[in-house]
Formats: sequence, C-alpha cells, structure tokens
Amino acid sequence: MKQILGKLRRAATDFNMIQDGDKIAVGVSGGKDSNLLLKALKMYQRFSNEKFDIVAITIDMGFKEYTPEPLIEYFKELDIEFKIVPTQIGEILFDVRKEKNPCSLCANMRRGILHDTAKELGCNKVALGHHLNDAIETFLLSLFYEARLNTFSPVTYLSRKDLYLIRPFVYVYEKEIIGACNKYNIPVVKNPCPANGETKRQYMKDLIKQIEHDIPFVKDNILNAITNIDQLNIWDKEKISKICKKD
Ligand SMILES: Nc1ncnc2c1ncn2[C@@H]1O[C@H](COP(=O)(O)OP(=O)(O)OP(=O)(O)O)[C@@H](O)[C@H]1O
Repeated sequence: MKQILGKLRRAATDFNMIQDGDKIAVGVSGGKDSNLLLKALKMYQRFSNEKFDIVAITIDMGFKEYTPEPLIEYFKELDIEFKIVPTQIGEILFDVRKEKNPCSLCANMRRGILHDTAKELGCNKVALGHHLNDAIETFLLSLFYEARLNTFSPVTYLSRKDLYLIRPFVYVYEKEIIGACNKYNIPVVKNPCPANGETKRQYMKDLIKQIEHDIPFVKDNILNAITNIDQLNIWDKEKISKICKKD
C-alpha cells in the first residue's frame, strides 16, 4: 500500500489533482480498482497537505442479482459518507430496448448519473479508478482501431457540469492493485452485467502480456512515451513539406 500511496501522491502532485477545500466524489463500482481507490484516498487524506472531503457514490445498475450490502459495510468501516443510487439502466437496456451493443450507452448513462449525483452532493471533483494498465490499453486501442495517438487524461474538466474528473491511480499498475486488494481483503461486489462488450480490451491485455515476454519493460516505456510530450515526433505535413523547399 505504501507504494500505491506513493504513486497516488506523485500523480496528485504531477497533475495538481487535489486542492484545499475539494469535495471529491469517488465513483465506486464495487470492483477492485475503485474500491481500493476509496481506501487509498482516505489514507492519503490523513497525510496530504491539502484538506479535502471524500464521498463515495455507487450507481446501482438495477440488476436483480446485485447485492450492495458488503459495499455498505465497507463504506461504514472506512467511515465515509456514501450514496447508492438505484437506477433501471440494466432493465432499460436489456429488457425494454433489447440493445445488441449496450456497453457505450450504458457507460454514458452511468456517467451522467454519477456526475449529476456528485453535483447534488456538493462535490467539485469525481475520482475514478482507472489505472496505468487501463491507460496503456486505451492508448493501444485508439492507435490500432481509431488511428489516433490518444488515451484518457489524468484530469479532465467537464465545463457543462463544472466538474473535474480525476484519476489518482494513473501511475498504479493493475498488478499492484490486485496485490493490495488481496492483502487488505478489499471486498469486491461487481455489478452483474450480462453483456461482454470488452473483447477488444481483453485482446489488448493479452497482447501486452505476450509482448512483455520479450520486452519486460514495455509498459514502462509506453508510460514514458505518453508522459513525455517533447519526444512526440509525428509527421506534420505542413512543416515537413517546407524543409527542402526554399523560396
Ligand atoms: N456503477 C458504478 N458506480 C460508480 N462508479 C462507477 C461505476 N462503474 C464504474 N464506475 C467508475 O468508473 C471507473 C471505470 O469504470 P470501469 O467499468 O471501466 O471499471 P473497472 O476498470 O472495471 O474498475 P473497477 O474495478 O473500479 O470496477 C471505475 O473505476 C469507477 O471509478
């Protein structure tokens, strides 16, 4: 956990994520990443120079098998204000609209409700559990499937809602999160979604694992590439076309 907190502090400092007086809503899905993020932020709160508040928000996607009780216990144990928002997203997408590809619509609806709830609770920031593996996978997915050099940002400002999204785990590897969750017995309560829309991401995970056999430091190198803007060397047609042509 010390290592994770060190990385959280480094990300918070590098990207100026947290300021005095912030009220941060942690989006807690019940999965390992955001559950651990909640605990890590709570610990960080104690030694951070900035004074800030935390509240946990969980969007209940409305699946029948969902049991939030272990999460409620976890929030109480951490002594964190929390709100579980009941929704019918699952029912709307699967039973009413019978969506064939529900994942992006589902994520959009979930995000909207998360952001609105954060505002209602007086929060100015929303913290999400995305980690370094997510950033790297997203980077490769964008490159391979969308022809873009792109990944999500550690900090995003949503001007329409006047809300900041922060991702304090951007320097933390998934392996470290799994290790800490096992060590600290962090409860995991996944929203039981019947869709499996993340096949491309799984493909990317597997691909990175394969590459790591031959290039063990490949993830570190991708991180360095993502964070070092000075080495960005891509073909700028306008600039390059002027190099030889002197008039
Ligand atoms: N139902 C939800 N309620 C609140 N926040 C959520 C919910 N689902 C996702 N989030 C937030 O969005 C982030 C990214 O969502 P995603 O579904 O990609 O999670 P994940 O990578 O499986 O991580 P986790 O292990 O936290 O579920 C989560 O880490 C969490 O902060």
